[in-house]
Amino acid sequence: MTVLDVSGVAVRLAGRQVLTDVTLKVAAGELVGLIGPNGAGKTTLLRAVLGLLPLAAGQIRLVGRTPAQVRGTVGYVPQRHEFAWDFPIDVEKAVLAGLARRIGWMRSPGRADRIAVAEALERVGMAQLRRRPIGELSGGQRQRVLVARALALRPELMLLDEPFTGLDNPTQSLLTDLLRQLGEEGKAIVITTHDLPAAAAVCGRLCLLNGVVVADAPPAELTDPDVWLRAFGVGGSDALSRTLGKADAA
Ligand SMILES: Nc1ncnc2c1ncn2[C@@H]1O[C@H](COP(=O)(O)OP(=O)(O)OP(=O)(O)O)[C@@H](O)[C@H]1O
Repeated sequence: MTVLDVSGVAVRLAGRQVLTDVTLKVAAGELVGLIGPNGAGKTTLLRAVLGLLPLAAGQIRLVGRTPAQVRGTVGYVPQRHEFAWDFPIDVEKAVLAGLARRIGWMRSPGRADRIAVAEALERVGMAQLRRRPIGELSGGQRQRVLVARALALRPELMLLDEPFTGLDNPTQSLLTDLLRQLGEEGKAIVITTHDLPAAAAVCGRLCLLNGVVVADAPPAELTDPDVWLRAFGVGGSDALSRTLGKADAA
């Protein structure tokens, strides 16, 4: 089943064309890595899927519905620096706040909401730290909190913006294992990252983006140097080939 269907999408920001004719389909259980250089439009594409940006052309559907119709139900993990870590709340409240749109701003969370939060914190290994003020968390712990916020929604689609940046190995392993499990549970997942080894390890498909979709294929099939040249302005090196699991590739 196709969960995310991006078709012929163009986005203009401040009069500049940032995305042109972008088509991307993500099925339930698929993990797709959105890869591209700085300024390629990766975050812009995620924001368009969230319904935060108007489309200049094309359409986006999430299981047949528009982004506006599913607002607040997509599990979005923003880049860590985008979150207000100086807000005086603890970990549990920060995750609960992620459910605010679903609960309703003026209503109290119910038992099901609290269970969803507890389960999400358990899955990211943060249950013990649930009373810790978010301002006192390390970078890796913050990343776990952001993932828990998305998980607590129990979404069909998760969008993670640069989740691997600045993580130590244990936290990165926890996150990659969790993403694989979520894929096995049938979630559709899109990750933007500059960490090519992590993306190749966890993603079944890589979508190379540079304003347009340059390529969209399983990591091991992306061995054509010309594709990388068009996406990044650099050739496919031996190191790149090894990363993608083709050490013997030309
Ligand atoms: N609000 C905005 N107004 C005008 N231009 C914008 C806006 N947001 C982003 N852009 C521009 O759109 C382009 C794509 O930005 P975007 O953040 O989507 O890239 P990215 O691929 O996520 O980059 P990075 O890897 O550096 O995070 C950039 O040239 C950026 O300057």
